Amino acid sequence: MAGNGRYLDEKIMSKEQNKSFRTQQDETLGIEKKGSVDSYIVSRLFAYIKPFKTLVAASVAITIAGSFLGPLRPYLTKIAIDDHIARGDLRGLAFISILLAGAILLDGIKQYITTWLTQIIGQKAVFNLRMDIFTHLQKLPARFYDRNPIGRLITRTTSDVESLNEMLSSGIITILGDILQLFFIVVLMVWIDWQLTLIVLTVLPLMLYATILFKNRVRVAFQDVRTHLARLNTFFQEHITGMSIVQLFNREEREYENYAAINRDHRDANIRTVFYFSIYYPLIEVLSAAAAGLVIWYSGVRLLKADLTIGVVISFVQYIWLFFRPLQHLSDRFNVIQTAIAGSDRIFRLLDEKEGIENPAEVQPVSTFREKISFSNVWFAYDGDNWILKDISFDIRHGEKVAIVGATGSGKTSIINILSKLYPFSKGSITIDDIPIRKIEASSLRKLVGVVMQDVFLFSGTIRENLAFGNPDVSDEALREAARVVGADRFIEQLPGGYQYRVLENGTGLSSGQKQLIAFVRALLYNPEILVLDEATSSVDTETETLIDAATAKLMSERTSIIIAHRLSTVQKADRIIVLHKGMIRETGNHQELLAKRGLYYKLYLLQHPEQTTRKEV
Ligand SMILES: Nc1ncnc2c1ncn2[C@@H]1O[C@H](COP(=O)(O)OP(=O)(O)OP(=O)(O)O)[C@@H](O)[C@H]1O
Repeated sequence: MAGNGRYLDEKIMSKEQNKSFRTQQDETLGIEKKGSVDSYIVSRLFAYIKPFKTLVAASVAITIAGSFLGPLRPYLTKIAIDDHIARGDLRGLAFISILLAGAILLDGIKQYITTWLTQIIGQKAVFNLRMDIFTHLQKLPARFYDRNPIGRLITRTTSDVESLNEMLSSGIITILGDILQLFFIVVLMVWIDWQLTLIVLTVLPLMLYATILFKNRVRVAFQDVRTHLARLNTFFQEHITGMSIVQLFNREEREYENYAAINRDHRDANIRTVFYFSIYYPLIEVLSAAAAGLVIWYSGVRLLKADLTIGVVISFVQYIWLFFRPLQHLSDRFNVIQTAIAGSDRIFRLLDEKEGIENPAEVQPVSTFREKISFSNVWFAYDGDNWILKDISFDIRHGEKVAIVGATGSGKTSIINILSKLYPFSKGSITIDDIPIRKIEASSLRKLVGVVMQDVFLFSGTIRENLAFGNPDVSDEALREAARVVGADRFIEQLPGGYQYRVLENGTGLSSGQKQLIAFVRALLYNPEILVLDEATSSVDTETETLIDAATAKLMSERTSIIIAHRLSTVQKADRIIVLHKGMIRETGNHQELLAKRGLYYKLYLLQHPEQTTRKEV
């Protein structure tokens, strides 16, 4: 228990910590004035509610118009008792009862309409927000994905967005209703008996103090819950994806422990929120009961003096419960709002992440490739000045087939990454027909330069959908013809359902050779002028190897091609081979020329084909 208490103390933000937390938020958001973060976020959120202003206006109007209905009930009860029951006026009683039933009915209708409207507003606004997040994510550069684990991004689009939905649907408008209801309750209580009202209000300062304390602590606890949830999601996602590695390396127990630690933090953070709620709610109940006790005691004294009617006492007891319920709701709703504001802060930070690497005003579309691709003195680093490519210069002429070879980590894939503008390079220039790629619109560049990645990624869906990924409008005939040209038709037709065979997530259920063939068909249908192919290193059986060889040749034919080559047959077919070593070009030439040089290429070749040492031609 003591340990738990210490833990709680550590986690509860002191005023100072709270200040520094908000300053951090300000800095991240580029806001200078402390404390203006919430209003900044609220104003941005407002943009998402604006399109539904008619619905919001209707909901606010109904909330305002109906807010007196609840408070009216105890007052009508008082009139029924004092003016009609006490005087034996049955007709008057019937009339008041009808009024009371009407008030209850209207209140129910009001609640139904406002709940419906606010839920619609919440869902519609959150739909748009999710779309904005997804659109933005599609524009973010590869560097962003290097830094942000998938689990964290999933948390943004699920729980953070959900917290916003909760605020929009049950937060702001309901708070307005609660405040108005409190106002009417106090007015009616004063109207009936101001002395009893004062007694009810005596517990208010204590209640407000408890609420503020509770609100601050729960806010911090909820932030903890979200942080741990993001970690939990990240861990889970990674381990599901890499489960076979976990199993192959017998890491089950170790990963169990790691998961248990993250899971424990998440559980403890949740328990802390529950802990505060479990103190707060009974406390409010006790205070409400104390107020009721005081009212009953004081009314008793006055009843004895015949200074008060029984109707007043009964209505006040009802008012006490009516009065404290919205107060309790208010603190709940402030929590919802605070959680949502913390969530929105993270969402807006994500939306503020700088998009791709180009400035639309500075780029132009390019649709053809006529002459040459040129790299001159290109330097590139993924971070800082940890140079991965150093002073790279080469030209590739139209129609040429160039192979890039080099040891693992020598920078081959990085060349593709900068050519297709996935990453910006630091120094030098890359041009296509003398136009710097910085000035070429990324989308048109990527239409011109089609990349087949080493690891083929397939989406869950049919084979057809995966083949037509870059060309969704392709006809069935063209699709089948492309599959035939690549030689993928035979295995596809043998799958249950053929082209309609449903690929599981990331192509599970297909062999790596089959996935490569699918990627080739995809590339053929995309039909880029410049083909960039990062050859897969995974070995396949001889039959598939022959198929892939033929398919590669088909893909490259009549097309400018840059191939990161791992297979001898590809290298031999290339017009020119660029040999990379530690980010620098060491040799260029064709297969025979490079072998004759007996330099780095020769060594690499021998490493891959040791049997050739004895051959004469080598
Ligand atoms: N996203 C990244 N962030 C930081 N460093 C990276 C990133 N991708 C690659 N690197 C580093 O850049 C270097 C070159 O990597 P690159 O993928 O270009 O090599 P490669 O020659 O294609 O290797 P392989 O043949 O193994 O695919 C490596 O040292 C690698 O660690």
